Amino acid sequence: MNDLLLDVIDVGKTFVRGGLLSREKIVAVNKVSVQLSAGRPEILAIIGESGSGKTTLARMILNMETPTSGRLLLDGIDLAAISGSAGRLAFMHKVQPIFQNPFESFNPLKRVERYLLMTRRRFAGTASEITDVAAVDAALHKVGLSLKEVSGRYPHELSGGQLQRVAIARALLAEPKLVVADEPVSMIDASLRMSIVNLFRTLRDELGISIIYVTHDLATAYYISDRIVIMQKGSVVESGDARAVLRAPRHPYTHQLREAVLLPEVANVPNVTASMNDLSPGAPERRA
Ligand SMILES: Nc1ncnc2c1ncn2[C@@H]1O[C@H](COP(=O)(O)OP(=O)(O)OP(=O)(O)O)[C@@H](O)[C@H]1O
Repeated sequence: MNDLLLDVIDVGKTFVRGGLLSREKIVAVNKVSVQLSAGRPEILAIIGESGSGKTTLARMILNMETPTSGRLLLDGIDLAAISGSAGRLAFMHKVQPIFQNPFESFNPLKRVERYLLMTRRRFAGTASEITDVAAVDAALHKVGLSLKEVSGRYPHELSGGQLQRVAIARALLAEPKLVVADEPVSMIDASLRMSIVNLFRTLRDELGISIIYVTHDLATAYYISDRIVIMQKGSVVESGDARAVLRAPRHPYTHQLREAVLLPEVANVPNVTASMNDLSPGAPERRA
């Protein structure tokens, strides 16, 4: 039994752009280390401005990008050692992604319930139509939807918020230990954002799933996260308990981000402004 669900050790990623005469090296991620405990599900936010390396780090955790240096271990297994379709499937059982644009995550020509049924069968094998349908319906209920509501509909026939919920339901069908959500609410109508981020808390508390929440939105990160990692120019400049870091930021960049939360674009997100303004120890509580 491993004590760590995820162990990101001194990971770096350098991209090379351009041709022979105009070769440019871009250090997207520079010696980043992050750990998630196996026994204690939590929401870890990775925060930083555009280009700070958040997505590249998330993609390495999802094994979609190979690091240039360092190692990533999931449940003690080195991601670099994963090979073959069985190995990849076993990995995807444990880690599931949620992307920014739910409309890009689904085949527009496939009805949503077909997609979910295929996902269920991929991870659980085919049981019976009744069992598979019940599993899909159960996953949809966990995200506040039902099979009846989405049945017969194509992705474009659902709202962005609904489809992002379906994307989360699809991730749940794998029964993952970790969900990596990269800007999951930035393309969702502002009025629906909190209901989606609140869902992450439910997944943590009721299903024991850890969440890596990648965002440039400090307000929602503050609201739902247990820990935060602040990235700037590929490096981690500050990390720790979300409330402790935001109550007393040590790095000037964290100060700067914190000030930015008071901008009007954040002020109209329900509950978030209140939670940001109320930095008293009781608000908002981590667990129900
Ligand atoms: N495939 C790639 N090839 C070349 N450069 C890349 C590639 N992917 C990312 N980069 C560069 O790496 C740096 C970090 O990008 P990354 O997308 O990880 O940042 P980010 O913090 O997620 O930004 P955003 O919030 O805008 O998504 C940027 O300078 C980006 O241009």
